[in-house]
Amino acid sequence: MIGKLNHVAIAVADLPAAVAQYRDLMGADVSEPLDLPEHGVTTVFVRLPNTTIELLHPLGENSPIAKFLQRNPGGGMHHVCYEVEDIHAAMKRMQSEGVRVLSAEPKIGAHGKPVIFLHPKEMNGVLVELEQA
Ligand SMILES: CC[C@@H](C(=O)O)C(=O)SCCNC(=O)CCNC(=O)[C@H](O)C(C)(C)COP(=O)(O)OP(=O)(O)OC[C@H]1O[C@@H](n2cnc3c(N)ncnc32)[C@H](O)[C@@H]1OP(=O)(O)O
Ligand SMILES: [Co+2]
Repeated sequence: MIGKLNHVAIAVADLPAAVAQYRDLMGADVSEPLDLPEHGVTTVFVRLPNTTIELLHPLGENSPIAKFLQRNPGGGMHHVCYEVEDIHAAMKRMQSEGVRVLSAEPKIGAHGKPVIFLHPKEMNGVLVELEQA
């Protein structure tokens, strides 16, 4: 059911420092920061030849990555995102197999496409995002 790896997300405590590291030290093509208030994050895309790295920093008071950074003050790998053809079909299938979907409906993600998140407890300890291709 899943297709390409769309992105790997890394939560960072210091976004400008992480941007400088990927752009200047690693030589990557790095986007401008994008505020996504509906997701509670500011994100920067690091464009690699075969996928994207999403640098995430908390935005606002109820950011879903705030607790993660409290537990991991130095940052860490936050989630992986796979592409699916039909987000509603994927959502139903996951729920029917007892995997918790973390929103009642898909939300529009950073790439303008519908996304859902699957609870890490049912996904081998990894938070998984599914994005409609
Ligand atoms: C940029 C936009 C968009 C895109 O299009 O790409 C994004 O990627 S937005 C990214 C941010 N959004 C989200 O993460 C939404 C989904 N996340 C959530 O709903 C919550 O963060 C969560 C995963 C349900 C965790 O909620 P929280 O309130 O933080 O619960 P706990 O802290 O109590 O954690 C419970 C349990 O889960 C473990 N955990 C939490 N986060 C992760 C993680 N990222 N990876 C692996 N495990 C995680 C946490 O350690 C707790 O475990 P126990 O202590 O063993 O119970
Ligand atoms: Co993401």
